[in-house]
Amino acid sequence: MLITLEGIDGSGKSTLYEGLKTRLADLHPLFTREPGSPYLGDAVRRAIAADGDPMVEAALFVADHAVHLAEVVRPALADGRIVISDRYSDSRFAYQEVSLAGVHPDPHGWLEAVHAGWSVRPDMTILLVLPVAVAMSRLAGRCEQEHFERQEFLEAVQKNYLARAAEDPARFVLVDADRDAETILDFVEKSIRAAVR
Ligand SMILES: Nc1ncnc2c1ncn2[C@@H]1O[C@H](COP(=O)(O)OP(=O)(O)O)[C@@H](O)[C@H]1O
Ligand SMILES: Cc1cn([C@H]2C[C@H](O)[C@@H](COP(=O)(O)OP(=O)(O)O)O2)c(=O)[nH]c1=O
Repeated sequence: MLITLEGIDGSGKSTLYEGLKTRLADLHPLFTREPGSPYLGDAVRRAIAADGDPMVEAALFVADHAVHLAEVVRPALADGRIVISDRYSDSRFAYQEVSLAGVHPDPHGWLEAVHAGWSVRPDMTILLVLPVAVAMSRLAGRCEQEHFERQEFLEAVQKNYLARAAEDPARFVLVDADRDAETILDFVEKSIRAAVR
């Protein structure tokens, strides 16, 4: 079973991801993330930090996904393991549809085409939703800010996430991320346990 965690920067994904490692230890899930695949992840992170050409960045996110699938996700699923990924393809549809607007003639069509027929669809996607202003205030304390972390950009990204969730309600679990971290962890742990039972 493939479970993905999604949400805008500052939504509390990393906090949730770390908390689930303890809460779900008895299920021995494989915890993984995008970007960050073996041998390509560092290049992708350098491209994000450089804030360069959006198409180069998008192609690197897709390449990172290909390596992630081939080297990490598919082997673990073949072994019958639960895979929990901090970000996955919905990040691409949510973020690159915004970053590629005006750069590529059809960002959505391109993203559909590069994933169709070979990518693995998540069984369940946990989407953390919160007011962008709250996410921004959480991020204000970070020393290194990524170029995606701007109010209007994240508003558009969250809109894309919500549109995807509305199109595929059976896969998405929407979580009110403007609550305390322990309450969120309790809710997500219960949702995952119910799904894997
Ligand atoms: N539920 C929460 N309530 C308040 N602050 C939170 C919550 N979850 C995370 N934070 C804090 O917000 C900041 C961003 O959280 P993080 O988990 O790194 O978000 P993300 O991985 O989605 O960018 C961190 O300083 C973290 O401690
Ligand atoms: C996986 C992925 C991430 N991103 C963005 C989201 C983040 O702003 C940035 C780096 O991801 P990451 O370091 O995982 O950020 P976070 O801690 O917020 O999860 O890359 C995309 O734009 N497209 C993608 O396909």
